[in-house]
Amino acid sequence: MRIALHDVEYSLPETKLLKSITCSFTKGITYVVGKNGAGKSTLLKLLTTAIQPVHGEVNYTRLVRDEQLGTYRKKLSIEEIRKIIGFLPQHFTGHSDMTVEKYITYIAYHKGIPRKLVKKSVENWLKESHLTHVKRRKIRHLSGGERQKVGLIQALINLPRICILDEPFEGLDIEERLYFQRILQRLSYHSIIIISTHLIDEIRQSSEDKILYLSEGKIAYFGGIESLDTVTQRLEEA
Ligand SMILES: Nc1ncnc2c1ncn2[C@@H]1O[C@H](COP(=O)(O)OP(=O)(O)OP(=O)(O)O)[C@@H](O)[C@H]1O
Repeated sequence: MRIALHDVEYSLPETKLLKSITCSFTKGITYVVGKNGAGKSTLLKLLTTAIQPVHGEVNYTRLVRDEQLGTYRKKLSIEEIRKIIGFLPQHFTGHSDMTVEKYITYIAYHKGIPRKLVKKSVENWLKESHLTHVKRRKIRHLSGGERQKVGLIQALINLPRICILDEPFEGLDIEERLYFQRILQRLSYHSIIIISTHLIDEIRQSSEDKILYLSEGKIAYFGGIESLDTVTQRLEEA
């Protein structure tokens, strides 16, 4: 899988929020960092296809092997893309009048988990993320951290090929953060994972991960995490 952006621009009537964005994402974890208002959430929404660029292109392709045509990149349709994306928005609310268990079960069916595996899968996610004791509580009565975990589960439950998470670790304690980070790390061997964060300390020091540093809607840096210190310094000085 590959997501390739070419000269992408996104604007509202008065302001340009994203400017000349050219980059591509393949399997692995990319952290999108930048100051408040840099355009991180806007870029993530664009990658989910929720909003469209006013200029430039976003292409989703996967390698296909064909006996006659050989190996080529097949462009995915918007329906195909939406089926393989797991998304956690910045302010996740879910279906606030549903109980945690009902909501996650509904999501599991919706995302194609085989019927006979749904109950076990839901039980397991709730147990591992310490939500079993609130499974009969309505989502609107959860604490911020509990709601965030429900949001993460709905994004990850079918281990999607593209996973886009906006500030996913907000409100989680260290143990829970590590639990979800381990899942994301395993998933990153097969999937494109894009995580926005303003908490630089949350970023694991792994030579395989990448950083996309956005500044005023433009890419200021896109590369290996080994330059994290330089990026942090630039963030602090800016
Ligand atoms: N619907 C909107 N109407 C007007 N301005 C908007 C709208 N959506 C976003 N913006 C502005 O666009 C800029 C980028 O917003 P965005 O939410 O993408 O930034 P961000 O990097 O995710 O910020 P934060 O870290 O604070 O979440 C901000 O200045 C924001 O105020």
